[in-house]
Amino acid sequence: MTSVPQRHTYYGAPTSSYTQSRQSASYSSQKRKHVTFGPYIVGSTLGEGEFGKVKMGWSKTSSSSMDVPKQVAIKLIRRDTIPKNSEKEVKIYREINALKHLNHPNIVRLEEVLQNSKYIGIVLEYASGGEFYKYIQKKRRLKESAACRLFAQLISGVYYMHSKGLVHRDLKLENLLLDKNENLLITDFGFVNEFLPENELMKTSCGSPCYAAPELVVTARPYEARKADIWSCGVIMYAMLAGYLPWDDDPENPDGDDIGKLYRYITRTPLKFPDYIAPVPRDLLRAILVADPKKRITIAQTLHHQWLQPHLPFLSVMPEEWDHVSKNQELLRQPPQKGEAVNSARPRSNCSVSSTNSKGEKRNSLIMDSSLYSQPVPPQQSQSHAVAMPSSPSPRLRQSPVKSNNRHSRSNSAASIALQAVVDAEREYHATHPPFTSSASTSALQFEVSPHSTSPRLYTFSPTKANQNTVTSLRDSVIIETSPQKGSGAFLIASSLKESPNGTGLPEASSVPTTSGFKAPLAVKAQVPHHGTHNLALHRRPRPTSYHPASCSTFGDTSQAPTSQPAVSGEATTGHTQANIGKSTSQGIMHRDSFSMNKPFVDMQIVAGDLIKSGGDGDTVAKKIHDQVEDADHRVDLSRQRRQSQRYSVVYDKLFGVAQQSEDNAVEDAGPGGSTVERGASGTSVKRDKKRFSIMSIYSPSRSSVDSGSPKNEDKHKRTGSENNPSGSSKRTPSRQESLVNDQADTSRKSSAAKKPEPTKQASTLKEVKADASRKTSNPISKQESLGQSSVHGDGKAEARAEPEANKKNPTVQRSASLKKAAKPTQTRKKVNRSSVMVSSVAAGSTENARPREQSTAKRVIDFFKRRSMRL
Ligand SMILES: Nc1ncnc2c1ncn2[C@@H]1O[C@H](COP(=O)(O)OP(=O)(O)OP(=O)(O)O)[C@@H](O)[C@H]1O
Repeated sequence: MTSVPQRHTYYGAPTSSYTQSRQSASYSSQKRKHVTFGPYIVGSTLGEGEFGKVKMGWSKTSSSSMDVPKQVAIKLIRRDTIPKNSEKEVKIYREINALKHLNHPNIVRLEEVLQNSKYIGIVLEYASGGEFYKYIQKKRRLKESAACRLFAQLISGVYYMHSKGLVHRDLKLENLLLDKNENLLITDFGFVNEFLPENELMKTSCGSPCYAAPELVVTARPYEARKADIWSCGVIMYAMLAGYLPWDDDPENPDGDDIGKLYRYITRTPLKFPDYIAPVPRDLLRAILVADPKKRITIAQTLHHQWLQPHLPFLSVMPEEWDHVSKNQELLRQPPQKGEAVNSARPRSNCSVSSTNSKGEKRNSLIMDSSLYSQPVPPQQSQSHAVAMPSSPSPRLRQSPVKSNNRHSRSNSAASIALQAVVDAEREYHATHPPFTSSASTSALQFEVSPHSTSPRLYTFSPTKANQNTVTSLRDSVIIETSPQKGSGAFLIASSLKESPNGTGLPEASSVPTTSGFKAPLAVKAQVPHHGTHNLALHRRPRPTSYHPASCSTFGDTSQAPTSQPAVSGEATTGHTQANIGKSTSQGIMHRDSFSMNKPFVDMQIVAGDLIKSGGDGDTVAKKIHDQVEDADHRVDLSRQRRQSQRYSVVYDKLFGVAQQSEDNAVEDAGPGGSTVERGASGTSVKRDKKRFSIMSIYSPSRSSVDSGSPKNEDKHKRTGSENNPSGSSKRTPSRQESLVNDQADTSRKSSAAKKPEPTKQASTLKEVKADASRKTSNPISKQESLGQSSVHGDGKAEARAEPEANKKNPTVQRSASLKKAAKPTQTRKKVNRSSVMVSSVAAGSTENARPREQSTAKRVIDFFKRRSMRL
């Protein structure tokens, strides 16, 4: 008797049974199977795009029990929604092909591409900070320092992309995400394209109208794609600072949905700024948002604009260095070598994941690589991009012993990458120079910041002799500080390096050479007028703008390039240094591996996983993907099922016999070819056909005969092929369920053969039955019992018992013989009647709920036989 769980009372704690039930409930919920896709557990939906849903994912495996599983975003694309050679397909492959070649901290990282029979999964780095668009909406607008930092990241990513010969062509707020440290990530590379330095003009207008450069919309002429990307960056920068999009105040087009009007307005109306945007960023915006692409600032010039000076060292990291760093990051991600102890006691920086500095102050910092600090970072006013050296680097450095989760979750964070660039530069140096034998423990690097250098690199890492001894004694920590120093008017590239004890002359942190030659940045905060009362209601917020301009352009004159100049072109260059930064990019693209953007040339790992078919909202389990079940798994399943089926063997045997009979009728009706299996015994009733098909698909052994090439199945094929399909024309591959049931039937046959009763007794009984039957056939009254009579004939076992020796060894042959008899015209109708009963009871339900019905039907069959034999 089950105990009734006691209620939760006012005084008492939950009773034990209650607790137990709660526990078991939670246990069962824990045990609930995860939805998986390849090596990932699939979680909730992060967002939805043109191609489908983007789901959260966790890696199933982690290197140790302490490890937090890696989080990813999986863009799931249903394969059946991508027609071959369609625009959609091209877009997907472009995105994958481009991402494969991009390794930048501000470009979403492609982890891998997986596929199964239904989905392509683009596994991306997870941007936990969410959509940038929403971030701005929430804050209404960004503070200038934050906007500057994020814009520097955007420009750095775009610059890198351009250096690879790629243009994004759809840069907009909606295609920017944030990581958990509020670093920008450029995503959605569906419109990406490659350009060649000698012919970089493009014809296809892409992007979103509010962000698309005027030349894309108002002319049909080829455009310079990189300049179009810069325009979009300008719109984004404006939106960050203003909290709304530029040229969003046309009274005739308040919602901006008339693209023609919008662009007429853009090209004819000078750019306006709200009061709270300071002169320096205004200057940059005026330089970028120039309608004439020829007069528009280049990305290289943008990098050098005065507004971005605080982030110059970060912006100076060359594209090759990002690639180099990324390679090393891969190595760093590898687990430690066997025998290497994990340095769990490694000191962690207080400047790590959190966005507060050592004093606990909130800062607009970029990321820190937590595992790589050994000393607290000296408090600075504003750290934009700080990196640190490992305290005790070892030869293991490339295969870091630090567990990945101890590091910053974004392992290719800008900071760590910058760090890695430093480390790599040093390594290269060591590789090409003989080791220095000095025992000096000194700073590793001396930064030679050369703002006026003609080299595209603004600073170089040149290890001094003193630091060439051993890697392990090199450094305690190095911080590249790019913040403007109060009052100094100079940028400090600070280092917390200690002065060499042997007097190598390397300075202490505070005295590391500053970028004295740089223009002093403006004390932006001081200059920004406070406009707390600015009426934001006057402006609408940035709105999502995701439509293709080419398809909706209504601009009147499409033959002319815009010539209007909202910004004073003379002003456009004011304030930005004409340095060589980015020179290499503006002059030509970097060498890169050649790859096709359009070709579906993607290494997709084929994966299994019970990823849910997302019908409706996609968050509910609909059904598993059956066809990805491996053969081996299949067989394991079958044998398990077979064992389970033992107890139903008799029932199955009987059922099988009946079903087989039904099929046999159909085959005979269809003629010798036996291919028109859709026709029922009567050959007419569609309804009946359906039912019959249903039962046959569940029970028919002939269909399983074309199953896998296992010896057993081959054998089955030979046997059943001779029985039911002499022409052997059955081509339909059976479903797993069919095979499963066939196997069950096979097992039941074996077991029934084993349980075969004594033939002599049975044979005599049969003789009696036959005699009785013939008597009844001749008697009109016996019509009532015709069903029973034909049952006896239809029951292969009964027949088999009459021919014990011949058919003993092969129950199928025995069934076949009886079925041949059953197919005699005089008996057909009766058999049809009987099988109709069977079919209607079984096939009325779906295949899923067929099992309980099978049992009840079987029971009925048994009961029927029992009653019948009792009567006899
Ligand atoms: N790496 C990621 N991390 C977290 N969320 C993401 C990530 N990538 C995409 N998302 C979420 O999924 C949404 C849709 O993604 P995305 O825009 O890349 O899809 P899409 O199919 O390319 O759509 P579209 O081309 O229409 O913009 C995003 O708006 C974002 O909210």
